Amino acid sequence: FVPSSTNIVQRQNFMANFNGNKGKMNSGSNKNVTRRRMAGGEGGESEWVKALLENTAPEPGAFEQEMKMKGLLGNKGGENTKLTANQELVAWLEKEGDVYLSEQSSWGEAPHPMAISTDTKDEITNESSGRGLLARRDINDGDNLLKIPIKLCLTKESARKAVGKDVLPPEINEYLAIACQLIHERYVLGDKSFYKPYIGVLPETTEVNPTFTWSDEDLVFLEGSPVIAATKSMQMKLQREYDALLGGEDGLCNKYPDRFPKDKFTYENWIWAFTMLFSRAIRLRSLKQGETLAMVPYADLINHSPFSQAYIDAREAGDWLFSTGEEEVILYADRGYRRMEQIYISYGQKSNAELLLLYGFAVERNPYNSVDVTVAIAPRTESFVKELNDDSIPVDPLAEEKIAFLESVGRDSIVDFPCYADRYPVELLEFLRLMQMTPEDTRGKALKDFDYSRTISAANEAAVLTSVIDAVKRQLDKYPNTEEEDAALIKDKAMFRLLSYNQRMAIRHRRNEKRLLKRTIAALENQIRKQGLDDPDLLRRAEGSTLGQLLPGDERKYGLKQKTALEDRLEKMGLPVDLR
Ligand SMILES: C[S@@+](CC[C@H](N)C(=O)[O-])C[C@H]1O[C@@H](n2cnc3c(N)ncnc32)[C@H](O)[C@@H]1O
Repeated sequence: FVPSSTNIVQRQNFMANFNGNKGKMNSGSNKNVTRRRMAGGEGGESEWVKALLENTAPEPGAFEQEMKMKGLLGNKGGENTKLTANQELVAWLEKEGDVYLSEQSSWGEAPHPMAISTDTKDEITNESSGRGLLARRDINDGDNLLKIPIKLCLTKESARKAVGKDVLPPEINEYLAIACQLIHERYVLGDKSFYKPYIGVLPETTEVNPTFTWSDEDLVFLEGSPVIAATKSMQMKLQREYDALLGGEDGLCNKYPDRFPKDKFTYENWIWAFTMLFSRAIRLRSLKQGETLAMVPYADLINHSPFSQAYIDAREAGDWLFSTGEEEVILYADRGYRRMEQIYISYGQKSNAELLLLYGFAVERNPYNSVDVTVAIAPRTESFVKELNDDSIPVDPLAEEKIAFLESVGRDSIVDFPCYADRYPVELLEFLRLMQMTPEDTRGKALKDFDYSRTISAANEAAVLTSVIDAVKRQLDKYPNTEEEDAALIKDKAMFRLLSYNQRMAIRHRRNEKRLLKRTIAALENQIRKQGLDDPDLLRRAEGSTLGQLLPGDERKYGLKQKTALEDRLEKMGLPVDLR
């Protein structure tokens, strides 16, 4: 789930323009706003008819009937309980939060534009994506889709109130606090919980299936993928957090057995709570008191599309005249939607590895997909080469200077970088240009005096690109089977369906990773050709050079990897402790 406040700012600009800036409608930064206003119509006759149709609900229940016929309400057993749960959630939001969710218009209220589907499907893979929200009628770009008051959300504040401010101190990590509240509401209070209608629509762990909940037998299907290392460290981290806060000797279960009964605050329930948090919690960035992590009922029924421009954030409720001072979570449509279409938001620019690890699904066409690749280059100092005991490996006369330079800029000689289908990070190139420097390149100048964001020399660039190719090939070699073998498995639909959901996800995922890596190799080879770096002399230097290769001993010396790029990104989410 994601965050940013541009959408809200656009909306505010829109109001400012509408109210007092009419002469400047086309000015620069407000192009978007102008487009919206045009789409909203100028009140002509056809606009009236459209508005009337939009605001006049068809027979109550007609939409649900149509969804049912299309199978969007689910036709398997057990769906009735899901439908009842949906209705209970809607009734609760209306009663406790004054949220207007009616399909009919009322004074000052347009009919609510969305409906809950209990059984949405991924259009490409046909896998279930659980509940989702559909457009009840045609929706215009910029329409307000929902407003949920903060008081109905689970936050650190609500958690401290519910479980006890004495046991959850003000500085407690938000994830840990909300996890405690989720367990408290679902397993301790149960039917008596104020949040019961919300808890009632939350899925089970096995309906979400993030990789940190997978068995080792299922994880084997991901062999070779960097997602395994991230999964393992997440598993360790969750266990450590559980022991430290709840289950260990000094944990809350021992200290406060009445409030933290051991049979409710189990590790299994902890994993469920974190499955909910990782897959549904939103970071609200525009609250008065700053950022807050929140579980937002109803808004968290919206599925992810990497192409959606919509995201959720908060603002003060009401308008300038009737501001109540309370805050609410809001969402505007990022584009027009046709009736019955599923509404999506973006959970952020996430790779499939991140999505699988935290949300239990991956997207077949994901422009943000990347695979973490490791480039390790041990500077070949005299002592290091001696240790390798291999006469064919030369000492690098610049090795000591490279080490000193890396240290001075706070870098390691091992880099884990996300490799995208069409790009790789500038830092990687800069790092490799430095590591591939030879006395021929420096001609006596100090290493720190070069600008590594630019090509150093044709030979250096050839060596750099060749070492990226080497690193990507090494990553490809880690998978036990080829992309073609995976493609054949997926193509045999009958056999593929016999595998479990996790296994199908794993095979699709590793196949997509391999495809991406192969494309990268092809693109790099193409780049080498296009830049004229395929000159045999240059390539001889690149290929003859052992500088860019992970040599025997490097794995041993540098084998204990630092944080992977994925772990790095996870940390930025504000997770409680170091991953290792
Ligand atoms: C915020 S919830 C969205 C509502 C959810 N479908 C439900 O039933 O409650 C996030 C979860 O929805 C599912 N999901 C969201 N977007 C998806 C997509 N594009 N494909 C498959 N599953 C998706 C995943 O299980 C994910 O962990």
